[in-house]
Amino acid sequence: MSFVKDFKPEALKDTSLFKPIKIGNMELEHRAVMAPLTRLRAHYPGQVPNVELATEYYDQRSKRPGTFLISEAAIISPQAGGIDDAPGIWNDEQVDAWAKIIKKIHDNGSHIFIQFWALGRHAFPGNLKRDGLRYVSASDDVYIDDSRQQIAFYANNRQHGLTKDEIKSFVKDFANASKNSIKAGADGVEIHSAFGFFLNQFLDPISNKRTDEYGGSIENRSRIVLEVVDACIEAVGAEKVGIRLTPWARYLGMSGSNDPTLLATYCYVLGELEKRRRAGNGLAYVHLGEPRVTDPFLMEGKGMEMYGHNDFVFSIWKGPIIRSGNLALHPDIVKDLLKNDRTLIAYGRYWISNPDLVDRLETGLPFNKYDRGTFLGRTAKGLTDYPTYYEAIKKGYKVEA
Ligand SMILES: Cc1cc2nc3c(=O)[nH]c(=O)nc-3n(C[C@H](O)[C@H](O)[C@H](O)COP(=O)(O)O)c2cc1C
Repeated sequence: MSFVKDFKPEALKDTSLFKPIKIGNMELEHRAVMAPLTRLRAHYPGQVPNVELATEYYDQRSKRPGTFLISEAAIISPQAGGIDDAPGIWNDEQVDAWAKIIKKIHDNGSHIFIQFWALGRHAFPGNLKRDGLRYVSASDDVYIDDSRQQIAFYANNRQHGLTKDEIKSFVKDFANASKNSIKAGADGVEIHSAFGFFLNQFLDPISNKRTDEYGGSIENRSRIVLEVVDACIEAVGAEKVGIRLTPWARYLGMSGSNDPTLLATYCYVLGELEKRRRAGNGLAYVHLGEPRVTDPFLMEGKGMEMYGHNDFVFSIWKGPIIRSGNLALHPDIVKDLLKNDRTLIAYGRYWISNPDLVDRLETGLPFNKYDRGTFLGRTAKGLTDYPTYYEAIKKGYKVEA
């Protein structure tokens, strides 16, 4: 193995990346956040986190006290799932497993929010059918692509647009998952309304063809997202709730900048969040995926939205903001983003391969390369076996010429 080539690391210790900040109830020692990263190592059946592997993985990445981690996405209810190896957060067995993992993170003096996952039309229709569940989204029969349509037809589980009662039940599932997360000891929860998953499918007119109060106008497409926000706030308190938005992402068939209402839609959602903040219900943060990454499974720099920009968010939402997307190899851009003092930076892929990423960012050490093939593997390989910088040196890692 080797360090990343063609990258000159820069020590960021004297920048505001290492300036403490209070987020929700957490006192963070620095602003380098671990982005949510699905790793698919949970037990199936049961969708219980693999305590042994996950505890070691999060332990390694929370060793630096005062670090803020956002968990891999956790499924809020069986109906929200349809992917077998992702952990759930809807029952006591799952809560007990999360509690053990979270205890380790807290023992290290660090913090974690659990990210909430509902897959919608990115679920596997056959898995849902096997479990007696429907394949659901905002609308009937608006598939990600032809291949997913064929899979749904083959599984005899065509895409079903939720009824209003079913939407209410989903909103309750988010609230229940919030309570469970706090029961497990988490510092808070992050609502995943990003990257083409369930809530994003309602926000985007490409996947939301409804004609009732959950579709059509911007207010209607945003309704379920805000209902989920309010339900989570009511369940655990606003300071324990964050939300992730990726306005420009095209992953899983989203519109990205092809939607002429993109800015108007996200301005509306953020305006509603800001109204809640001013009324004393300010979320812990808004977490933005930058248009620097519109599809996280492409190589860095590929699929970048050249004209998009998230700076519009600052003039609407006045609380803390986390920004993420191809930033590890671009310290200059990080420094520029940090000029706004309510900004944190989330790192994804390089936190997979660098358990001590915070130390490396601080002192300007090179990064271990990552192995894409084990991002979603089923074993410890590619999860807990990446070395710290000093271990890497002992193993003979070199910067490739
Ligand atoms: C293997 C993998 C799993 C991911 N899982 C999630 C996830 O569960 N939830 C989420 O919001 N984003 C997820 N993402 C996106 C990352 O959080 C992040 O936004 C993306 O990797 C871009 O940041 P980076 O350039 O620092 O890696 C995932 C990305 C990768 C590569």
